Amino acid sequence: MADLFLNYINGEWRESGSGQLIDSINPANREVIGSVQSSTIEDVNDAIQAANDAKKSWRQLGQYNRGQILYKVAEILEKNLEDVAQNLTKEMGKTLPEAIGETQRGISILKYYASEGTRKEGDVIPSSDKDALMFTKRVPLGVVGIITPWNFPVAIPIWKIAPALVYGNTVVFKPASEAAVTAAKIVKCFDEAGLPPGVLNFITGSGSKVGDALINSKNIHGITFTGSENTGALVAKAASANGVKYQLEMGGKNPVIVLDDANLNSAVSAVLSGAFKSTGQKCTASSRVIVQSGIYEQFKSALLEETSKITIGDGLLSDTWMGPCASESQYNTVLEYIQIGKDEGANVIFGGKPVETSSSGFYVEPTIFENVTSNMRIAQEEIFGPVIALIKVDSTDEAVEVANDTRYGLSASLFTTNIGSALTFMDEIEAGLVRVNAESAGVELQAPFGGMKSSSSGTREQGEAAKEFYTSIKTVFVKAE
Ligand SMILES: NC(=O)C1=CN([C@@H]2O[C@H](COP(=O)(O)OP(=O)(O)OC[C@H]3O[C@@H](n4cnc5c(N)ncnc54)[C@H](OP(=O)(O)O)[C@@H]3O)[C@@H](O)[C@H]2O)C=CC1
Ligand SMILES: O=C(O)CCC(=O)C(=O)O
Repeated sequence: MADLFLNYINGEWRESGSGQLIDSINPANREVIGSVQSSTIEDVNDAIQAANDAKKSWRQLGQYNRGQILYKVAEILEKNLEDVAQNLTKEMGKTLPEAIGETQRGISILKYYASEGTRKEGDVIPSSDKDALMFTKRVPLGVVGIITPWNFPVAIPIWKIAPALVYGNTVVFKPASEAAVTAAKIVKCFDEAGLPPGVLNFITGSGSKVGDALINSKNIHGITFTGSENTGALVAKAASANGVKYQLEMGGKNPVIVLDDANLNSAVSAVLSGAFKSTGQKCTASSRVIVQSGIYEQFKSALLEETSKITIGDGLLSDTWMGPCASESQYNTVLEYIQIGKDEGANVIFGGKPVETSSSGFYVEPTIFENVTSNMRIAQEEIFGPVIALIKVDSTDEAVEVANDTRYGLSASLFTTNIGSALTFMDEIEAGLVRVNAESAGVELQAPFGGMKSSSSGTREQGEAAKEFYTSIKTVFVKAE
């Protein structure tokens, strides 16, 4: 029988009142890898209540002591690295080396925010009154709701939970149902580290019920979300209505520009990795490859050759380079977009079909379209799969114009050996992550992460930027009588 995972409320592992479970499926073979609670609105309210009850003593514990607990969580996750990473691959499909890398990143994020415990909580500012002391003090928001997607089931929950906690908030965490077992294993590490009851609460269940109850609660003080634009809009609406601070990270349609003077090998390997690693299921994945006409044919044939070497299969097998789509619904979405691209008149020059295999996994071939124009849906909508749209342009200016011709603005790359072109790109591109001679995916935990336009609420996560979301500022003025 598959392992059973419970909610974690007020420091206790609890069954949901619903008595119902949700199975988590391995996308490589459709086997059930574990079951989680299908929670009720009462469960959500219990979790929010527990977080509210715990928030005063957690704040009063102090930033230094909160940081020390995060160091313990990092140690425990390090001990469980192999199990968490294996589970991640089984639950979401990315290859084991990618899952190990993501888990290691989770450990580094925990250590980064643990060390925030020893950093400043405010600034002293000179007052116009020489006898007064004026300073700012950062204080927690209170209870933060955290809703995460399935594509980075270790890193994203940790990059939201760790800063929330170190800056003194308590948390109600609702993971994506498709990655809820991995999420439960992460929460266990926090539990084992001795987090006081109610500081971190974990509830599983559908977005439309559990997620909806969380975002519409009047008893939370912040909500952070990563996922689709549609759900992001619901989060923004509910949070605005209730006066709750919110943060959204959503989709991307990330361009890679390859200019005539680019280093061809670097550009090809970056596109391969940016577009097809994690089966294209990253919000920072490269999905539009905009190539200048002078290098187009050479680039195309090198890309086709490298793509033909990709091995597809179960992410646990050592010779697999690309795993399955994370779920049946994601698999269907990718195949639908491939059909849309064909109907729009783009040409499939590689892949374009489900992979014939003996397993019942959700495998799609890496797919490359050419003759794509910027107005096509495959050049405008986030596919979240291993699909590249090749677009030919004549000049740097045209390349940047096409790159910006989208409502998204998360990440963008340029390949060139001309510093002038690089400088123009840095100025003109509308993206939160601007990458020169590097793939579009690749986020560093100590730097701000987030997008422009419809990719985000304009807020930033990670690095020092996290502090801006998870705290409020008190400006204190003190004068002796
Ligand atoms: N920016 C990114 O990193 C991501 C982008 N996406 C994009 O979104 C598309 C759809 O993916 P999908 O997983 O359906 O994304 P969703 O936005 O539906 O899911 C993200 C999270 O939101 C929850 N959720 C869903 N509906 C609600 C709701 N009404 N109220 C509150 N929370 C809710 C989900 O729960 P549950 O899992 O239970 O439904 C999950 O935890 C992808 O194809 C991709 O284009 C998806 C994931 C990550
Ligand atoms: O590229 C990364 O490392 C992170 C991407 C991400 O945040 C996402 O896909 O949701």
